[in-house]
Amino acid sequence: MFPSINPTTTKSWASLKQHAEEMKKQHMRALFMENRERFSEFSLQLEDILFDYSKNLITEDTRQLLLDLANECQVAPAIKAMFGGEKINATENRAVLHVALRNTSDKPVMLDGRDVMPDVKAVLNKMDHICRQVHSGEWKGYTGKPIRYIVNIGIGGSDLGPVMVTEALKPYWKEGIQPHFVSNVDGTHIAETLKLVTPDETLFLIASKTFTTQETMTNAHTAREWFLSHAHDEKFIAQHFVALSTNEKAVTAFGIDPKNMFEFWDWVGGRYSLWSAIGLSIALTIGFDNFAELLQGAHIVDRHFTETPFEQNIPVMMALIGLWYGNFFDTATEAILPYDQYMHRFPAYFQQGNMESNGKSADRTGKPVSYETGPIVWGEPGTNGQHAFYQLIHQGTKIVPCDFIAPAISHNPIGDHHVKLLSNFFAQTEALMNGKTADEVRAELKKANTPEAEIEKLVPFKVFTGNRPTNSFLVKKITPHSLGSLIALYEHKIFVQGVIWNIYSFDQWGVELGKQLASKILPELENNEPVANHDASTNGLINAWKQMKQ
Ligand SMILES: O=P(O)(O)OC[C@H]1O[C@@H](O)[C@@H](O)[C@@H](O)[C@@H]1O
Repeated sequence: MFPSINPTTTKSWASLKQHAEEMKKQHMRALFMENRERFSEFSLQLEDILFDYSKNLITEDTRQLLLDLANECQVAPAIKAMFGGEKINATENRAVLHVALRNTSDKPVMLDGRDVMPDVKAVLNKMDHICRQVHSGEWKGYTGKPIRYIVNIGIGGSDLGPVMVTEALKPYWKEGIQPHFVSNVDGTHIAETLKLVTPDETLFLIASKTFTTQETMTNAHTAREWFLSHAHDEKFIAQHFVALSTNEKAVTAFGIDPKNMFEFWDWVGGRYSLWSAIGLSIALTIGFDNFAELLQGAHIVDRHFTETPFEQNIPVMMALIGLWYGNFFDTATEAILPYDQYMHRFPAYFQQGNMESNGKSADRTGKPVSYETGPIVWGEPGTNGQHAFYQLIHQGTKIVPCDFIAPAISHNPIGDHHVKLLSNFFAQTEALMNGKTADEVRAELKKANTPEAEIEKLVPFKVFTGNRPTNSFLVKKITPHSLGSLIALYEHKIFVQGVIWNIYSFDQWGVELGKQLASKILPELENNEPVANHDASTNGLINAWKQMKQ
């Protein structure tokens, strides 16, 4: 196991702190003017993905110090430990091997002295097989019709990845297949979905690593009852329900034949599981061959991540840039802004990826950390975000480091839509970096014939300080392959940051307390007796609800 190191005790941390004070006096505008080579010096390319991180408040010295920090914090041995199947998820005593799920090389991946690849390949073959059966119409519903609707029932990691990827890859949808996703325990979600499908043409995928999650089990039982109210015979369940899980016992108890179970393993974290059997809704929607391309794109990044020196390693640089602001400039959030409508769930996906992985305050020795850890991650697709929250990003008091992502080629080349979209993509990062000085505002107002007396009044409101950091990802086209790569880049960014922050990125104890309390409160809601055993607010709310619902 790689050692536990408090990052603030390293030499580079102290130097970075000092260096940050110097950098706070700098402006990126000047850095660009001083160094004509800045773009080529601070950008990296991997296949069809160009990563430009030159519009950050960094110099070569900053980069060097950040790389020193990665080295002092033992990032290289940590990468080895993850890929080597060590139990780096120590609080759950589990390995972290989602990279094995997309290991398209012929190299083994060892866990406890055993190669996991034969098991991985067996499940992939089974997924391939059901995809071919469904797409050819050989898999039939109980009235003999082929499957037209896929309903994935899952939540968190068993939902967000499949939703994000199927949406991002809509141009690759198989003709005649319509996917739906049900996650929320709010009855509205399943009710509205069931209105859109027919029982004899629907395949329900019950996606749950544990197969005990309240929301998923409740929705799964409702779907089962709805199905039986039409099919009238339990023997038809086998044609309409499959399970994606690690828990064979619970799957069997639910009434799903284990032969209809697509297995994965405890070494796959929920939020890293779209590459596993949890990806079956993706494979059924875009076809298995495209799913395999998604895996391949991710595998390319895994190789890049493990084989490239840190200064040219995209996920490592992404991690260090993020950490630079979070730890040395006190920024609390990061925005992910895809200029691609199909990628509209990408920010939500990495909101979970980041916040569930690195939203931790105990270090790996169990002590409270004395420094900031994972950022708040949020975002919306451009250009919608521009007309909503970019005001704050441009002129607010908070610095929000942003990732801009855009495809060079659109799947929908209609008229001049794409050049208009891209003109915004390029303009925003330029504006955020350069800003607009008071003199520029004055000159502009003068040109617009604004009366002299008005000009000085308006100047303070129209000034943009600029110097606001962005990364740009320009991707040739959003394909299964390039999307797989993009996702893996962000995954490894999270990993590197977790290592430097010396936290456990692969557990999620923080989601447990609410679940525990909800199961205690649930029976209290099943009668009309007032409650008195909680704090005054919780008692008051529950009792008010009991009155209101009458
Ligand atoms: O896949 P299952 O076991 O239903 O879990 C679904 C989700 O539950 C949440 O509480 C989180 O822990 C997520 O990471 C997880 O993906």
